Amino acid sequence: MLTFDEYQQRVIASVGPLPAQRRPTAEVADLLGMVTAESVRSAVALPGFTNSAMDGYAVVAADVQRATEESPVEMPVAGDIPAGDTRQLELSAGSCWRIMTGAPLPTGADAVVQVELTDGGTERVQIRGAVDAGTAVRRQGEDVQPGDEVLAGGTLLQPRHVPVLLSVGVDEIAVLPRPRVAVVSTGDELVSPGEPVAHGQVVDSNGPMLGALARECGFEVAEVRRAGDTAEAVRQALSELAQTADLIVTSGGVSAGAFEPMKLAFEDSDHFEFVKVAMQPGKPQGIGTVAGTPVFALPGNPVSSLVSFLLFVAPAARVLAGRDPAVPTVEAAVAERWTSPPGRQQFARVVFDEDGRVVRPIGGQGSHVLGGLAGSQALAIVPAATTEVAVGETLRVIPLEGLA
Ligand SMILES: Nc1nc2c(c(=O)[nH]1)N[C@H]1C(S)=C(S)[C@@H](COP(=O)(O)OP(=O)(O)OC[C@H]3O[C@@H](n4cnc5c(N)ncnc54)[C@H](O)[C@@H]3O)O[C@H]1N2
Ligand code: MOO
Repeated sequence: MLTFDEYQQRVIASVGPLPAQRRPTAEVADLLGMVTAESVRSAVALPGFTNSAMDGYAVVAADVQRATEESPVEMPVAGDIPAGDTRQLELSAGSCWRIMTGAPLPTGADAVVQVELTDGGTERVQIRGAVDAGTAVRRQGEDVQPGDEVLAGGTLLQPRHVPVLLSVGVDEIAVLPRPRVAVVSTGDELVSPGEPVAHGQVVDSNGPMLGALARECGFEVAEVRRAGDTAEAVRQALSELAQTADLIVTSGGVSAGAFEPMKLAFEDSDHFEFVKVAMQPGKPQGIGTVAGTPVFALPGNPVSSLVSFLLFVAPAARVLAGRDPAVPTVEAAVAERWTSPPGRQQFARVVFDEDGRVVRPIGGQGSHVLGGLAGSQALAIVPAATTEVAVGETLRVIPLEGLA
């Protein structure tokens, strides 16, 4: 029996990052959640041209230096410069241009008087306050210079990176792609969702659940399918999926029964191992490769599948994506006593109290219990040596909401 930590380390060490891809920067909004493979340097200056920070009048500061409320300086207005004006304009001494926020400053102007300090005139304007050179002017390049690094390699792309990436004149960026995850359910008792369920049969809920988890965690779902309950059918399905997927997850068929298709298909393979991990749920686990593609064979009980995905598959897929494999946890105090199986690290389904820092168990902790799974908000981590979780104790918990 492996400890949970030993197996999780083994899983994480078994995979490496996917090859980087060059993607058009224009599509950056579709690349969120991916990691940059190299740094991004600006090809341009930002701002790209010197422009106004205010709606007002572009002036030479020296021309308005004596302007006050009581004794305004009056000058002719040469015209309007709206944002987006592409003309190359000049300012003649003793005059001004009416200018809008973001519009290019005319050559010769060195300040903008905001409209509130004027009478708002369009032919002639009265300036009622002095400004220093540089007032309300955004200088070309004051933010970013050509060649400046705007994003380090290894950055997880977030909405705040979008404006800089779209503005720095770079056509393509190198990112690690989202891993394509294929999901396979094994078991002759399964019927597809929506089909009639006869005595002895259950709906294949693991397949859609694992697909949903993959999506929620920021991966791409290559395919969700069922394979028959024979070793041959499972081998065939995995060989096909290995052509297109970066990672394959199966559920079911890994324990000690007489018809365990995953075990029958791969237990003699040099590229596979089936292990028992001292955890509950999730004891039987399989790990290996098919045609070089990593395969995670999860136990079939729905709760075991979910927990195994979060603790093993998601960290491995994050490694493929160049992301941090660590499973995020928070601390919580225990509000109600419960028991934990001896010698197995328990991942107990719990709910938070109102203040969000105290947890209590929800329902039975059996690996088949779906009602409690739906109502749970987190998995509380109970160390293998603990058999009784006491009120007031502090545990680490894995929140089940906001997994991405
Ligand atoms: N003699 C032993 N029996 C079992 C052991 C053991 O050590 N010795 N381990 C138990 C533990 S712990 C677990 S977990 C399960 C794992 O079983 P398998 O991975 O082989 O899964 P199956 O037998 O195929 O199914 C288990 C259970 O889950 C249901 N299931 C399976 N697939 C789906 C699906 N896609 N959607 C919904 N439900 C699914 C299946 O009907 C079974 O009820 O083994 C214990 N047994
Ligand atoms: O290892 Mo199983 O997941 O306890 O039911």
